[in-house]
Amino acid sequence: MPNIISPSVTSITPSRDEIVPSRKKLKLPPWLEIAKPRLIPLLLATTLGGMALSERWPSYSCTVATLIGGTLAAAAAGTLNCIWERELDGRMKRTSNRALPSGRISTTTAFTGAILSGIASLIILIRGVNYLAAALSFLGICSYVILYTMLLKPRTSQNIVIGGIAGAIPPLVGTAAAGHIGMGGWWLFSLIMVWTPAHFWSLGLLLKEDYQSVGVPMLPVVKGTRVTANAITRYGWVTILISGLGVLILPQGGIFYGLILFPLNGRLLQLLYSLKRNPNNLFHAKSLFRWSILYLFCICFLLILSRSPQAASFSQQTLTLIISNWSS
Ligand SMILES: CC(C)=CCC/C(C)=C/CC/C(C)=C/COP(=O)(O)OP(=O)(O)O
Repeated sequence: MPNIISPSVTSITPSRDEIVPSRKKLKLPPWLEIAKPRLIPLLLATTLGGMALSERWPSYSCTVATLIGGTLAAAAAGTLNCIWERELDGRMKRTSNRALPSGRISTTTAFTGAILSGIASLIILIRGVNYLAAALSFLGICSYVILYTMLLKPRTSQNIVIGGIAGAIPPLVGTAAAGHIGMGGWWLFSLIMVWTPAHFWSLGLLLKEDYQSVGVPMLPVVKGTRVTANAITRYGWVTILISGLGVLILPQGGIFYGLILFPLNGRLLQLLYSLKRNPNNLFHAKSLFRWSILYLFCICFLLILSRSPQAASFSQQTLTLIISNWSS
């Protein structure tokens, strides 16, 4: 088994199980596996992050309907992606054991499941939330399946830059659930748009040989590891800058958010520069990939915490202190 823990190892392609070891332990049933359930918690966290940015948190029933509808929409999108890529997945080391290429589920069953969960998500979002949230969710499915999977992924090394729209839509669904999208929703959308290439290309560095073997033009395959590490650093910087704007965007608790954001961005910066200095080091790519996931979860959690009366009063008191020190 290749050792990707050692910083000295530079060019062996690890399997997905070695990148995300928890995958080894849990064998999912095929109908669930093709829905890509491991993507869903982060999509739901960003949906809740979007809600936290609205003026008023939606009602309990609306929140639950948004999360259920969002889960079903993401499952439909993930399944359609697996169906479209079943032949490609069968040729890649990391994905050859997926349910469709290994024959554990038929394409017809998978397609029926995708259509049913897509329709169920639309009904739940229309009835339990609103038309805007349903339309955005449908747009999310289309942008993942048609824009990213069918059009961009096989054609351009910038596939994830534009295709990242799919992953950035859930916070818009979250704010839409509260009535309208607003500045907060667009801010979190932009943050995820710039976070996605840095996150995804660090995974791309780990899977370079696998993508290369089937001709998928991911950035590390087309431009090499150094150009990719530099691009990751640039997108990482923009992520840090945009994340900082949250201090001004949050309806309350902005200073509290800004303070906790410091160590999150500090660690991100440290990992970005470790990779930039040594772009062939899989250990650094893996650390950045993992941190980027935790980073986005933490930001969404922080957005929710910042709505609390405690965070609001902390921010208010700190602001008063800063202003009084400044003016004296
Ligand atoms: C609102 C809504 C339903 C939004 C859709 C959200 C969604 C499923 C986003 C996926 C983001 C993404 C680009 C994943 C990589 O797919 P990949 O095909 O490159 O991954 P793989 O190589 O592991 O198959």
